[in-house]
Amino acid sequence: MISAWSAAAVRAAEEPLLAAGAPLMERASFALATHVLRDVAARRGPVRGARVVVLVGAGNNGGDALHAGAVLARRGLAVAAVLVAERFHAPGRRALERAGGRVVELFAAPAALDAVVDDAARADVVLDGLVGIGARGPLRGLAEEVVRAVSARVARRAGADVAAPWVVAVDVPSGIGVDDGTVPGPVLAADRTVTFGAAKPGLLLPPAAGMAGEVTVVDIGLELAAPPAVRRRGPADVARSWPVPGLADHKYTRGVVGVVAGTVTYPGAAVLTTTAAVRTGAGMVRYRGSEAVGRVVLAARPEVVTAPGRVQSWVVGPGVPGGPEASRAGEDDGLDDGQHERGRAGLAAASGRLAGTAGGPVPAVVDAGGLGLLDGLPDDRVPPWFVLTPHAGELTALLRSRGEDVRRPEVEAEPLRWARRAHELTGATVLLKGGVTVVVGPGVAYAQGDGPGWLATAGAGDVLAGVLGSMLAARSRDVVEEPALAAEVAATAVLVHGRAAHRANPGGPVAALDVAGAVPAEIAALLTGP
Ligand SMILES: NC(=O)C1=CN([C@@H]2O[C@H](COP(=O)(O)OP(=O)(O)OC[C@H]3O[C@@H](n4cnc5c(N)ncnc54)[C@H](OP(=O)(O)O)[C@@H]3O)[C@@H](O)[C@H]2O)[C@H](O)CC1
Ligand SMILES: [K+]
Repeated sequence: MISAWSAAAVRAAEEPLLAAGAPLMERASFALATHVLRDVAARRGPVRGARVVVLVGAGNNGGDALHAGAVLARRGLAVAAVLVAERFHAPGRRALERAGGRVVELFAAPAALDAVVDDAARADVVLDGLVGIGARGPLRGLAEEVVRAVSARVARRAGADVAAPWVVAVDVPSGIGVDDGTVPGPVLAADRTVTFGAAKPGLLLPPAAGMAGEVTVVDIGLELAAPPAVRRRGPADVARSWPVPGLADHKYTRGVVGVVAGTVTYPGAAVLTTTAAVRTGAGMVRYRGSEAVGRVVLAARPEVVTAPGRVQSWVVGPGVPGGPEASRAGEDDGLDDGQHERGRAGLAAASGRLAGTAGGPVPAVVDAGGLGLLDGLPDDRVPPWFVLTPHAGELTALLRSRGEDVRRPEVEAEPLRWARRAHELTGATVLLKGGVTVVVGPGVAYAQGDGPGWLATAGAGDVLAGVLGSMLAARSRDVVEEPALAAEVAATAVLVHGRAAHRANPGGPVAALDVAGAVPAEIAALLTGP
């Protein structure tokens, strides 16, 4: 698990240590230099003579970068530091110069910008120490100009297949929203971010997470008491919480997943969702839909049963019309095949409100057309064991239907904010799908970036719904009893789904059914370790 804390929480943790004279900057800069040396050695071989351009801002982030530059210069790398502000970390500058590094006072001679950009583009490494957790708003002044110009030049070189520098961000890529993951202005995309004390939310959250490259957390001795603002589940977390069946288990203790998915027009969603639920290890999968679609499902997965009966989690909505987005895109023929009624019944049972159902409430995954059914429930709010799984367009429609005047680009610019808003408005756990998926539950948020870009393909969401439904059924009672658990399980489902996509075809395109097919081996690998 990677846990991320806000800039304010990190500062609060630094304070007592700094007051006690702990050499935090020394620790941070030394670790930073060590990672740079390792990367240079791996990419280039000899580190001596490698060229490093250090972009230095006004604060301590620039100080970290200058001190790291000094360590690198002492190891024989050719280091040039570019000061963009009249104010700079003076001890850091002295250390760099003493170690043989060169300093360019860009603030005093802005005309040198072109030369600086040339140098940076041809360097082996660019260290971005313009701003860290002290950043306010988009980059401005010379910092902005340098980042804009260097980014453009690096992109041109990469496009022309000319070696581009390895970009290492100091603490955070300068210019990202450190706490909210926004990208309010130009940012130099990093290959690696070396972050100090703890990860910051913006390194995990979309869209800024896409600028951070590989995130390396350096321990500088901080103790963070408050719960993290954002978490990311990792492969090592899966085995700890996965309900591996014992010899005394049977299909009902393993969990039965009730699936309301697909119609005659979209039977594929029914196949994908049930297949994924079966392959994630459900005790049983109960398909609820028309006879015709049921036959298609059975032809693909003979393990599925179509008779009504006990269910420990519901999956409602994949391939069912009435999803707020589908109707607008004209993909919705309005023929629901009776799925709306079945879906409503499933959701009512899941909320514990269906008269005559035994066994009490159970978790539910509410996807696509299922989202449109929420408004038909007797209450405006649903419990946190309901996991809504919209993409950005569907989340926008859901928010708008609840009175928020928001557009899709705004949701895409601030996914955490809007997923959280949807959680507040509905009470549900909200899983906002994307290249990095955000999950918000009561008091918790996760950001999972596990899958390849190839996973953006039709049916992938149906597979995720099936994986998640199966996982929720396996821990049905716990999920109903612990309000924050649905979010943890959902984040883990995203991880399994994303990694299964890599496994299905490493480095190449994947089809949704292949992802479902790779799930069993991925789970086995996660449970048995590397
Ligand atoms: N405290 C320690 O010993 C440690 C700190 N670490 C590193 O320090 C940074 C945080 O340092 P801090 O000095 O508080 O802030 P920054 O360096 O991030 O930036 C503040 C300066 O940057 C200017 N600024 C702010 N926003 C922008 C912007 N959008 N565009 C351009 N410039 C900006 C601001 O200038 P003003 O003109 O507004 O005054 C500030 O001067 C932390 O990230 C670590 O890297 C280490 O962790 C070790 C311990
Ligand atoms: K930085």
